[in-house]
Amino acid sequence: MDGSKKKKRKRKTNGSEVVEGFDVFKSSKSLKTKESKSNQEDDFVIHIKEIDKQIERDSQFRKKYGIHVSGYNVASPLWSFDELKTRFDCQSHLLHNITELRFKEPTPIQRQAIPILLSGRDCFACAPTGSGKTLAFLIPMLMKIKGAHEGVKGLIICPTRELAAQTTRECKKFAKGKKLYIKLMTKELSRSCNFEKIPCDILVSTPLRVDFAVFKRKLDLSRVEYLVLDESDKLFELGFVEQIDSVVKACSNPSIVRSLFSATLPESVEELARTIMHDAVRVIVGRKNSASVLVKQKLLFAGSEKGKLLALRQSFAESLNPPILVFVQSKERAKQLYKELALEDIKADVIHADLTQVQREDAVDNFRAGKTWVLIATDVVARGMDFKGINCVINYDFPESAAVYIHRIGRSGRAGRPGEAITLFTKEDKPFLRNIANVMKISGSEVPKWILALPKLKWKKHRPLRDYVGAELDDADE
Ligand SMILES: Nc1ncnc2c1ncn2[C@@H]1O[C@H](COP(=O)(O)OP(=O)(O)OP(=O)(O)O)[C@@H](O)[C@H]1O
Repeated sequence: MDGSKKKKRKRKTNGSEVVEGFDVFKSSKSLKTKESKSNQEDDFVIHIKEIDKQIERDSQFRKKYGIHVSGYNVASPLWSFDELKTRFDCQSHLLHNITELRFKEPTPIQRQAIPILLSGRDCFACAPTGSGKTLAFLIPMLMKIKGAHEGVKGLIICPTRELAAQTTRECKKFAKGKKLYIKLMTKELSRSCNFEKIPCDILVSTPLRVDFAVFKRKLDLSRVEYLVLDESDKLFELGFVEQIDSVVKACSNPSIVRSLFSATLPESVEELARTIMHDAVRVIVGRKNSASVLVKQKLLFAGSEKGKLLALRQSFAESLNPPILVFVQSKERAKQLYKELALEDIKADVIHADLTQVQREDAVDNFRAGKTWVLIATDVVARGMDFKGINCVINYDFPESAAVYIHRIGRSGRAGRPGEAITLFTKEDKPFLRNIANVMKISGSEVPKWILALPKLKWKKHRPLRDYVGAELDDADE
């Protein structure tokens, strides 16, 4: 009995308990697995729904600010500068500097380009003149570069020395409170200095100077983590493109983040630029290659060189509302016009490539300080220069291309303020009017119908040989 009971019990124990136990275990596990699987699935569905909602919110938000993106998995735009802290753990000194400068809201290009760059993606960015592109590339750079003084980590290339100097100043303003070495590449620095001995975390330069320093083995760019090509379409033009190519090659860090910024980005440049970008996101604010809508644009027929000078004098006599920027097509013409206006009571100055660096800096500083009312300039200051509160840009000489027109008139109408642009034209400029008229129309300025009816012309560079500034009208020309 005992034995059989034992056996039974044993059987029970060995059989049903084990089996039961196994079953219980198995069934509870499978239940749990099923449960957790379905929980996981639920979580996944919720997660996907959240992502969908976020995508929808992002797209509504982008629409509101005229932001167009292409590329996959694009970072959500910034709703406010505070998100730099909550989403990206931005250091407090940078937020403090942004507040100090009274920047309340990010501009559209800042809303989108900053998170893209912070997520480590390459970026093409095209946004109107005066819309805050500089800060859009400076913030990610200042947030990411630690300042361990291990060589150049951030490199910003600008097409002109004036713009490089301005960008360096801006960069220092926003870096205040962080121990970062920010250097402007001067002629001396590129020729005589060994960067291994000079602390430099962020370097701002023109292409030629940085290329020269690399060529002379005075500058190692292999640690660069952030490369910015500002006014990128200009940098991809003949004359710069070879230097850019060698600088890009010298930035050999595989995890580098490259970005291109400009208000104009022709297809051809984009194609070329794509060869140096990796998995880039493209951001366009507003319409690509368009002028700022804040600038009221006018065309004025002046007949001849004499007529242009008269028109300019007349406009100054009627209402001189400085600061005014007057663009001409060459340094010779800048000198001629300056000679004509220097004796008048309008505090005019001139800037062109024949002046020394110090003279150029003085011209910019005096204009910024309000000591000069009218600055006569070549296209050396047409791009990127941020002269605060320019009321009027006068294209004394017709611009050589639509891009030059957009950049020149973009010196006014910046940071949300209104501006004005007047373009004088003569008979020889007429065939090219249509191209400017299109830009004007798209940005909301009125254009006479007869100009829009002119035949479309393939615009090669329009730089005619012009008579001496103020020359009498040649009767034969009429
Ligand atoms: N978030 C902001 N809020 C207010 N002002 C801003 C903001 N961001 C930049 N600015 C100001 O707007 C002005 C234009 O900025 P910035 O020079 O960066 O324009 P940009 O887009 O680079 O123009 P360009 O195409 O002519 O180079 C500057 O005076 C700058 O200080």
